[in-house]
Amino acid sequence: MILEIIDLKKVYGNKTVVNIDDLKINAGETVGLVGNNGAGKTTLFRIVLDLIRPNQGEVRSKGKNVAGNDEWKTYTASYLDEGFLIDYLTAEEYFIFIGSLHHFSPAHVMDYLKQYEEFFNGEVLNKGKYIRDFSKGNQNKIGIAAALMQNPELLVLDEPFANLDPTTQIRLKTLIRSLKNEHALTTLISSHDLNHVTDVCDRIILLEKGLIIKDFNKDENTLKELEEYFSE
Ligand SMILES: Nc1ncnc2c1ncn2[C@@H]1O[C@H](COP(=O)(O)OP(=O)(O)OP(=O)(O)O)[C@@H](O)[C@H]1O
Repeated sequence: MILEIIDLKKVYGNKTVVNIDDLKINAGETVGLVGNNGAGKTTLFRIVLDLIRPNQGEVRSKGKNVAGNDEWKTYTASYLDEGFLIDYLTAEEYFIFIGSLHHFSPAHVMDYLKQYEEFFNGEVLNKGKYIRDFSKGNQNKIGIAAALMQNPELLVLDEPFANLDPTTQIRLKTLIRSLKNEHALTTLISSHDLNHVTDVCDRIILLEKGLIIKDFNKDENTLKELEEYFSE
């Protein structure tokens, strides 16, 4: 088990937006978090990454509370939104900066990025362009690639398929699958795209008003069940 969420509550005003008694994520799982707008997905991810603190309970990563402990940062990478990027850097400068946090040399980073040529589809590297000037989709590609570059054991992605073109959506699924198979990567993905999330994940958690309504392993009926749930 890599993550354990215990008795977790996050309250804004008089609204409880995350309310999870007990959730365990095993190493190597690809877990999809689905739920309508405002269900609490992003808030949960932000608590998992200690970007916001819960009112009650805790998230344990490899048995240790993420709040007030830095160990999880050595094996966790994430891309939630453009706030994770640095607008005034070029894509290369950003990758080199993130790499430097992990003691990768600029040459190592540039070499590493070669494998993402297909993922970037010729639109990211050698453009001499600042991150702020990239399209939202290309910014997402930069953020996701920078997260993967850190060789994480745990990857957290908020709506990774949004804003990506269909070709890149498919490439991202292939990447996630191969990292799971080759490196036992654990991935948490929130998504409104039921097709992609059921395709790439082996476990689906359905969140509504901060509560886990369903938590199930994917089988051939999952997509249909989710579509039925959301069409009610
Ligand atoms: N800083 C905040 N202050 C007050 N309310 C907040 C704050 N952040 C989130 N909320 C509220 O918490 C609830 C959960 O929001 P959250 O962004 O986690 O949902 P979500 O499932 O990620 O939604 P979406 O699918 O739209 O991204 C919403 O009702 C939102 O308005």
